[in-house]
Amino acid sequence: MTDVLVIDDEPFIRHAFRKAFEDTELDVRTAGDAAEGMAFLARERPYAVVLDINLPDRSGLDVFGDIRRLDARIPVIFITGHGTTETAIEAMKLGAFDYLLKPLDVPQVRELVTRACEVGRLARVPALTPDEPPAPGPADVLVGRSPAMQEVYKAIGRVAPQDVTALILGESGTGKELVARAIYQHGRRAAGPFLAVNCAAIPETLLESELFGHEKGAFTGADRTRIGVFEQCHGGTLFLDEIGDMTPLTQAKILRVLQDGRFERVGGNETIRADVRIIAATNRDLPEMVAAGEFRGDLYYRLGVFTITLPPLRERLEDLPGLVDHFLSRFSPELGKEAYRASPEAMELLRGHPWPGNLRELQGVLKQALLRAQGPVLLPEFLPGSIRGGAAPGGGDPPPESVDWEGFLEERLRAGTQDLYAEALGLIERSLVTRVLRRTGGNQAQAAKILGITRGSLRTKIRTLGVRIERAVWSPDDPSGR
Ligand SMILES: Nc1ncnc2c1ncn2[C@@H]1O[C@H](COP(=O)(O)OP(=O)(O)OP(=O)(O)O)[C@@H](O)[C@H]1O
Repeated sequence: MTDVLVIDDEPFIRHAFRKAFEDTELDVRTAGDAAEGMAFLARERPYAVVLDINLPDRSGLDVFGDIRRLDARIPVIFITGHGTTETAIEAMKLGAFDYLLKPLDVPQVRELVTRACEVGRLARVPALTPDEPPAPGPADVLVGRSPAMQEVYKAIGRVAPQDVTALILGESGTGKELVARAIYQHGRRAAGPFLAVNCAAIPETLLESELFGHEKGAFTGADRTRIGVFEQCHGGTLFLDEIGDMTPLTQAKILRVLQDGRFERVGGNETIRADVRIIAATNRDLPEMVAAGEFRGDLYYRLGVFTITLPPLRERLEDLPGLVDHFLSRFSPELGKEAYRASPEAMELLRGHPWPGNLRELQGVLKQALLRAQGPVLLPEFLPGSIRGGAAPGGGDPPPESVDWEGFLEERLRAGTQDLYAEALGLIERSLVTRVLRRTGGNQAQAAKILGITRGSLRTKIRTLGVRIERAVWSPDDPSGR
């Protein structure tokens, strides 16, 4: 009896699987394409299948459909090369057991496959009680491959097709709205409307009317009947952001809609039915608010049937390079800049920042940096002062008269540097090149001669060290010496 079938066109991957289990009890067989894999499955039913999402002859997702039809009890683990969140979410929505990202991590492979085999095996053993007879925009991609984000994708894939309420928790700027949209797009109501209301951004007095609408004359200024988002969104998905900021009255009305899909417009008697899926989000501590009597417990439990918690950026720093690349390539054309990438030094500084504003703060920082940037590389000096700290190497401000070595050392150690020698040399170089250029009034040929380097080399240094040569006008007695 085969325990696991691996369907992948890369011989190297097939070999890696066989090797990973050669000293175990598990019997691993392999197939190089969909046809071979399906032929095998027609003969034998392994406990689990590992399936490459990109097969040469057919899409892995289609093959998954066939396996499901053949025997829905077989857990299927996808292998995805590029780790796109789309395929991962799609696979989980379709009911995949899990997915593995290339390059494969052998201990993870062993753990996951063993677990899938166990689940597949148990599914074959009938569980009987004694009295029974015998028997898952292009611009708005969710970026991040960290384990914490993979859990988020899986959760999206699980909750999306179920048409239940979802609650998304996470600090400000962690991507709650983006996740809400992903749930919507992968849900049964994807063809229906999606509306988002930020409960904290609308004055308390207007929120109820925004959500439920009002009748003409309901309050001063209500000169005509207006439908609210619940009515607008009939058959669709409503994202209620910052639900922790709703008044008790609005909370009660939301609870009623959740319970029986009914509400009245403000100032109206007619009961209106709305078939709306609610996805709620907050950055506040709802259990604490419930305990303090500020948020209805019954509403909290109703909303929190399925909760997704988004990690703050500082807890998934391994995603930072991917996020920086993603945002730079998104913002560069918007800001009329060429394609940018961050230098290792700039990335180091970004890593050292605590990111209280999470991804939204990162976006702001990168936009500011791009506005200052020159050349194709984002250097530390283009980053705002809040990121560079006091003594970041190559800071864009004029170099201090004497380098604050203690401060520099402290900051770099705090940032966990492993490249201090190069960073210190960079600091010296920048200070020296700037001063010599000042002496020559910006004349690069003269400066190169004094420094004993070629003009090309000086130009490279000017660019990489972020030295700016501005044609300033000053008088000889100007104390700044510029
Ligand atoms: N994983 C991600 N990959 C790429 N971009 C992301 C990701 N998460 C969030 N973003 C982007 O970061 C910005 C902030 O995200 P979003 O508005 O979803 O956060 P939020 O948690 O809803 O914030 P708030 O609590 O302040 O309303 C958006 O521009 C969003 O597109």
